[in-house]
Amino acid sequence: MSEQRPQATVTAGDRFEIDGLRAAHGGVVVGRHDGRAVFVRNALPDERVLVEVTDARKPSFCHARVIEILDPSPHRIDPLCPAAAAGAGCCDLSFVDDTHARSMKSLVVGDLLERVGGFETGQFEVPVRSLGAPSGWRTRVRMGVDATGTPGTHVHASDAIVVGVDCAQPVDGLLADLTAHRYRPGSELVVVLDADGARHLTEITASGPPEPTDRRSRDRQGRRRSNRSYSGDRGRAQRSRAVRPRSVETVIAGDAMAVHRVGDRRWDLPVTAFWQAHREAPTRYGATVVSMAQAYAPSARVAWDLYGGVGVFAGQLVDELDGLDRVLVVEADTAAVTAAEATFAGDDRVRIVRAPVADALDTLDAPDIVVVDPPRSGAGRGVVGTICAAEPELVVHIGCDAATFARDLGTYRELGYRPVEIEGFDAFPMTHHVEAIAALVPVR
Ligand SMILES: C[S@@+](CC[C@H](N)C(=O)[O-])C[C@H]1O[C@@H](n2cnc3c(N)ncnc32)[C@H](O)[C@@H]1O
Repeated sequence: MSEQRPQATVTAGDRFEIDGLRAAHGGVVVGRHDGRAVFVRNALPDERVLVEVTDARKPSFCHARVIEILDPSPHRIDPLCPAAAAGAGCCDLSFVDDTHARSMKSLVVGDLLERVGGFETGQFEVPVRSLGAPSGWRTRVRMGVDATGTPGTHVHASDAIVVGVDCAQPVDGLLADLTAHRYRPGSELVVVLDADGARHLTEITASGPPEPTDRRSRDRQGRRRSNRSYSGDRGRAQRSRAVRPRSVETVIAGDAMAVHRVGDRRWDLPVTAFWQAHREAPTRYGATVVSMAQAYAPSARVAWDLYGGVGVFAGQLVDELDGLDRVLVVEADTAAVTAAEATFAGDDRVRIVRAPVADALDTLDAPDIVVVDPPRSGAGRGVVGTICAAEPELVVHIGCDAATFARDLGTYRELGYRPVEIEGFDAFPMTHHVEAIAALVPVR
């Protein structure tokens, strides 16, 4: 696409045909019209579509929606997700066959490594590997509740909620009979199927309602109110809803605590606390972290597990890496730290540090390996700089947002670390989201 200056004024409501599209970050395709970039949802790169402009406030680009698919892609399928087909924002790629969706994600990660990370064109092919079937993979779901008390799925970038049709992501049975109950309008539900097959349902309200006689109202430590952070949760909408200053968590079904397992290890964690959404993710990511450690730092004695949650990677590293004396897990969330301390009690190879990562690094023993798994906002220049200054043999950087992952990798590159391996995982099938894991070593 040529980078022409915009020629004509475009206003919301204008319609035009467009093709020559390419996959871009955030579940959109981008093309050009009259020298202006046009971002379109629900279209594919090899399609010709009629679009209508929805937002033309910026002079150099606009957003548009599909009115008609004029030349459909052979990769377009009937949407796998009924909620997305009804307008929900959950599964923004459920109309694409999953093999092609993975190719698109792979291209987007490669493109961001060039555009944002500053790497050379085509320097990295990032394979995006399947973790299983495109539907029925999510063991943990967060839903909205509409004004009538009915649970459903949020419309993209909106408070509107689609009810009466289920999203296709959850594992079988997770959402069964959910609508038999009426919830507080405007509340959010967190539903978890735990490792022992128990289902837990917690309702989160923004302020303290009177306690109903048939419900237990408490937070994860049994206190009545909570003021928790959802910084580790996936998704902008989740995070924006999570900034509410106070909330009350009410257990509707099951328990306030869920059991999670990886291998022989068990964690008891509040239902509302962070755990990877895809049922295969903790095991597969952990195996990748371990294999990168074995390949690039086999003699490591000390590892850091930053943004470590409950220490899933720490556990796999001490189990699998011969000669590793200790792993220092740094995590800010109290619930995760409490669960990690209980799980690793008596195991002096794993030490849990409750602190923001930026505050903790100067206090830790020098690392041979640093595992970094930040929330969507990424680690940022300050944290990456401190990691590089500690001169580990290996950094394993994990990202659930392709743009901040590319930005952070670009910072490592500037500071003397180069990626030697990058793996992608299709940990959020039917959506544009992708998990990427990079092994980085010092440039000698
Ligand atoms: C993507 S999750 C990864 C958790 C863990 N590695 C796992 O796979 O289960 C990010 C974690 O970072 C934590 N976190 C977010 N910001 C943090 C910060 N500034 N310092 C320490 N931990 C933070 C969150 O509580 C969350 O547990």
